[in-house]
Amino acid sequence: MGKHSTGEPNGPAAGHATTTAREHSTEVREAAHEGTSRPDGAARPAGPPPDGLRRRPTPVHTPTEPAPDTIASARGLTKVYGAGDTQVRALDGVDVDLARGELTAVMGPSGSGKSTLMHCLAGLDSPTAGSVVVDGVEISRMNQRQLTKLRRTRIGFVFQAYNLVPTLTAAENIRLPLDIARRPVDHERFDAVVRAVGLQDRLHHRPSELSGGQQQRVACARALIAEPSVVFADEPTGNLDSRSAAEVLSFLRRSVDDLGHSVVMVTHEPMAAAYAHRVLFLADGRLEAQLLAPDEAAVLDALGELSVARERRRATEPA
Ligand SMILES: Nc1ncnc2c1ncn2[C@@H]1O[C@H](COP(=O)(O)OP(=O)(O)OP(=O)(O)O)[C@@H](O)[C@H]1O
Repeated sequence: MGKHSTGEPNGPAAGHATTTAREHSTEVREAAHEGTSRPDGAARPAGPPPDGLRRRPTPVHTPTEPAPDTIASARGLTKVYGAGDTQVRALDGVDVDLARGELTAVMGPSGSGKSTLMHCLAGLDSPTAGSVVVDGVEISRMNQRQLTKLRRTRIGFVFQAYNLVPTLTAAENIRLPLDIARRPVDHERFDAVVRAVGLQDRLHHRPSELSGGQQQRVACARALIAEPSVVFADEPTGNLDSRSAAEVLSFLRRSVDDLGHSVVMVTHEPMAAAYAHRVLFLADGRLEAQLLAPDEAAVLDALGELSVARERRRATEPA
C-alpha cells in the first residue's frame, strides 16, 4: 500500500493533521487553479482539514487547454435531449479536467447531469456540442464502431446493478473483457486483481451465489482486468449495505493509490465521496465547484452551500 494510501475515507484517522490553515488553503487554491497536477508531482495526501476549519468548495475556473496529466477532459460539453417544449439541456457547456491517478467523485442533485457527463466522457453517449478527450484521444466525433473499440480497450465500467453475466462464474466474469477483445489473460495480473478485491475463494461461484458486495467486487475486478486508462463507476455502492459499500470504496481507492488507476465515480452519498481525492459538484448541467481531499462533513457542507446558491440563482434567472 502506498505511503498515503489508507483505503479509508478522508477522515480523522487519515493523518495530515500537521498542515497549517495557511498551507491548507493555499493547497486548495493552487490545485483549483492549476488543474489536476500537484506542483511536486506527489500523491495527494488524504486527510481532514485542521481543527475547526471546514473545507469550502472551490469554484471551478474555466480552462482553455487541457491541464497536464489529465486522463479525460471536456470543453464546452453540451448535451440537449429532445426538442421544443420538452427540450432538456442536461449539460450546459461543461469544461472539466479529470486527473490521472486520482479517484474523482461527481456529485449533484438529481437531474443535474452526472450520468450524462459520465456517459459522454465514457463514449456511451455523443454530445450535442463540445469536445471530449480521453487519454489523449478526441472521442466526441467518433462513430459507433470506433466508440465500441475505445470502450473495450481504454475504459472500464462499474454499474450500480453490477451487470454480471449470470451464467458465468466470478472468474469468467472477470476475464470477460479480455475474452471479448480476444486478448490473452495475464495470470499474474489476474491473481493480483483477484487478491486486491479479496475474491480468491469465490472465483468458481456464479453471481446468484455471491452477496451484493461480492458481486460488485467482481464487477470492479472485471473493470480493471484489461488495464483501462480510466474506470467510470456509476453509483457503485447504491445497492450495497454500508459494510459492503466500504469494502468496494476502499478497493476503488486502493486501485488508484496502489495500482495507479484513474477512477471517476458518480455518487449521491457524501460517505462515498469522502473516499475520493477530489469531488466535482454539478448543478443544472453546469460544473459549479470542486473539493479536494474531502471528508464527509465537508461534502455535506458543500452540498448545502451549493443548494443555497442554486436556489438564489434560480430565483433571479428568467424562467
Ligand atoms: N435519454 C434522455 N432523454 C431525455 N432526457 C434525458 C435523458 N437522459 C437524461 N435526461 C434528462 O437530462 C437531465 C440530466 O439527467 P442525468 O440522468 O444526467 O442526471 P443525474 O444527475 O445523473 O440524475 P440522477 O441523480 O437522478 O441519476 C435530467 O433532466 C434528465 O431527465
